[in-house]
Amino acid sequence: MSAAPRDALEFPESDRAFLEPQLPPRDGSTSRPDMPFTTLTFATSLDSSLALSPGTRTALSGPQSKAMTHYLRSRHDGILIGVGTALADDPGLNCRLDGVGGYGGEGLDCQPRPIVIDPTLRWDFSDDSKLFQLCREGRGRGPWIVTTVHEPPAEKVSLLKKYGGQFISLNIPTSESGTHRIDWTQLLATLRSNGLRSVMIEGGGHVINSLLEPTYMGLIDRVIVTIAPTWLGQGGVVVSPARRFDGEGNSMSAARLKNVQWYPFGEDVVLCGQVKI
Ligand SMILES: NC(=O)c1ccc[n+]([C@@H]2O[C@H](COP(=O)([O-])OP(=O)(O)OC[C@H]3O[C@@H](n4cnc5c(N)ncnc54)[C@H](O)[C@@H]3O)[C@@H](O)[C@H]2O)c1
Ligand SMILES: Nc1nc(=O)c(N)c(NC[C@H](O)[C@H](O)[C@H](O)COP(=O)(O)O)[nH]1
Repeated sequence: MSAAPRDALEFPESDRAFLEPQLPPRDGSTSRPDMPFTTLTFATSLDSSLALSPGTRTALSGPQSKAMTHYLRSRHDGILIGVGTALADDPGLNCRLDGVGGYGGEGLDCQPRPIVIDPTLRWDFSDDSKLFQLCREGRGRGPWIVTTVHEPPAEKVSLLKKYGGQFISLNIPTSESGTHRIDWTQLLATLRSNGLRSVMIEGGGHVINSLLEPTYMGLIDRVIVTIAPTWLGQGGVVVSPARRFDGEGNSMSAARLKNVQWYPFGEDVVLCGQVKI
């Protein structure tokens, strides 16, 4: 048992009950055996911004909803972000909740597996990256990096291996504009076949907007959004999925939630729901 650092987060038992119906079942069961339970979760401003600009990290959650996010991390096997977020944030992608592995708990108990979508290997991680510092301290797991590159540089492969991480190479077709578009069905099935029974997807904007496309939104089991009482203003990283059209070419809303619950948390409100298909 390791000592919990003084800055370990507390999420009181009394706040946990309301979240239970929104979380992956504790027995690891899923509605589709070949897919992980998938939670889309992020913090947003009143003008649907995740951050002031793509390259910056912007604190939106207050202390209570931040602790809630770390509780969510403790209840998922994996936590997924895009490379834009890795570059902007130098993230830890671990769970800093009092009582989990590295924060008072045994080994790496309840520490999620970090997953970074990096089609062309833009993230130049090193031993000094925060995520690897946490691995060295026994406070987090080595990341899985999902890429289209079939032979990643040997030094990156061995750095990942040292911390129990790996590259996962997927065949992602390149579009005419030279960008890669992940097939979320293929990716999530691959994560399931690698042993992950639940995954929380945290962002950033490209990741969320692409997952909310009609082809993929049915893969999302739950949406949990922290809304902070602030407007970030124009030029931010915005959650705004592509518009849908009905059979006659009329505009429809891009996506809507059903079975919605709202929970006030300090100055924030947390919205939970399921995507209406
Ligand atoms: N408020 C929050 O909860 C929150 C959460 C996560 C990130 N952020 C912020 O969001 C910003 C980053 O967002 P972003 O949109 O620039 O980057 P992102 O994290 O969505 O990463 C974008 C990159 O990931 C890859 N990618 C994403 N979706 C893909 C897909 N469907 N197919 C193939 N590749 C894909 C591509 O390489 C793309 O360039 C940062 O400022 C970060 O701090 C905020
Ligand atoms: N819940 C939440 N509230 C926020 O105010 C905020 N800025 C994020 N942002 C999420 C974030 O951008 C990525 O998921 C990280 O990159 C994770 O990094 P950490 O593990 O926290 O170091 N998330």
